[in-house]
Amino acid sequence: MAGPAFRAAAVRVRTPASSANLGPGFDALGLSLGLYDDVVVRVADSGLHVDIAGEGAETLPRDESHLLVRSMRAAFDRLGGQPRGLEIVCANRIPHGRGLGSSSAAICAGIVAARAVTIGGEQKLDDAALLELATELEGHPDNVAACLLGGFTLAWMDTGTARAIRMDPADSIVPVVFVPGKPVLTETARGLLPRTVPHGDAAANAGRAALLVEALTRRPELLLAATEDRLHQEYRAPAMPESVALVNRLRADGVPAVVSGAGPTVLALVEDAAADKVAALAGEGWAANRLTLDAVGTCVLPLAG
Ligand SMILES: Nc1ncnc2c1ncn2[C@@H]1O[C@H](COP(=O)(O)OP(=O)(O)O)[C@@H](O)[C@H]1O
Ligand SMILES: N[C@@H](CCOP(=O)(O)O)C(=O)O
Repeated sequence: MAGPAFRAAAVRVRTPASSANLGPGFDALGLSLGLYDDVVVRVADSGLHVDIAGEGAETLPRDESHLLVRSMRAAFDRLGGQPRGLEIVCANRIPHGRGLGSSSAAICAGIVAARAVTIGGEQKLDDAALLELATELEGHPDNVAACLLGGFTLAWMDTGTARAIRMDPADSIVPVVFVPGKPVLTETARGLLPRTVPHGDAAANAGRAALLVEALTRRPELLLAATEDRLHQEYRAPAMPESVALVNRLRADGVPAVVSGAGPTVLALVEDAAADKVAALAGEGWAANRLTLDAVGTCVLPLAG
């Protein structure tokens, strides 16, 4: 059978950072953030050319092992076949290994770009199939759900298949991130989690995670109570003691703060009027950044210029 036909024109894909867990919603809740990687992909006659600017320019591979390339290949397999060649230009802004979903962004950008350069791609790989593939590649659904859908997402596994719903976070919420200089890989931070947890801790998290849906969408005044976690943050402290200490310090001051994803970034969810003051609280060793909420998720945009 003949493989798919591809568009000759380049496509540009924008993909957001994301913060997963948000305290109690381990592997389930995600928030899409207004910090973006951009990728331009063109199907070529032969070869693979990868150009990288920004984050990872010094360290990432430029061959088939590049995460975005691997994700594109997996998507092309599902779309019916590989193009003869690919030219990829990456402008990376999401820091790597900091708990801001850079790997999910690379995966989502790759699969959305592969679909966009394939004629009839949307019929062959619909949005549900994109989420399923992205989850398979990432290993957990929370970041990829937020990254694909934008907004505030709740993801779950239904007999092995990833599902997600998207909600609008209250627009008064300002995400402030405190990014430390050194990375901790998600794999390392997942390795610190126990196989079982006390029933009381699981019950406490279930209540807080449910409350967080209400707090993030409608009643931000409940965010401090709603972001309390007992399932992952303290277990991860040996790999990121400063992050857990900063979370505890901010929370003791009444600021709803959590470890972002698998860390070591700390995320605070605050009101506009308090954002600059909160951003100044961390001190040396942290790059504090006031971000916006992203409502769109990974999307195909017109080529710049
Ligand atoms: N834009 C990118 N292009 C290629 N690979 C990437 C990109 N972003 C992240 N990665 C890969 O993912 C790794 C980080 O993933 P992970 O440990 O899950 O941290 P994060 O919290 O940033 O997602 C990087 O070391 C790199 O191998
Ligand atoms: N639920 C995952 C989230 C990982 O997010 P990342 O941004 O650190 O990749 C986990 O807590 O392991």
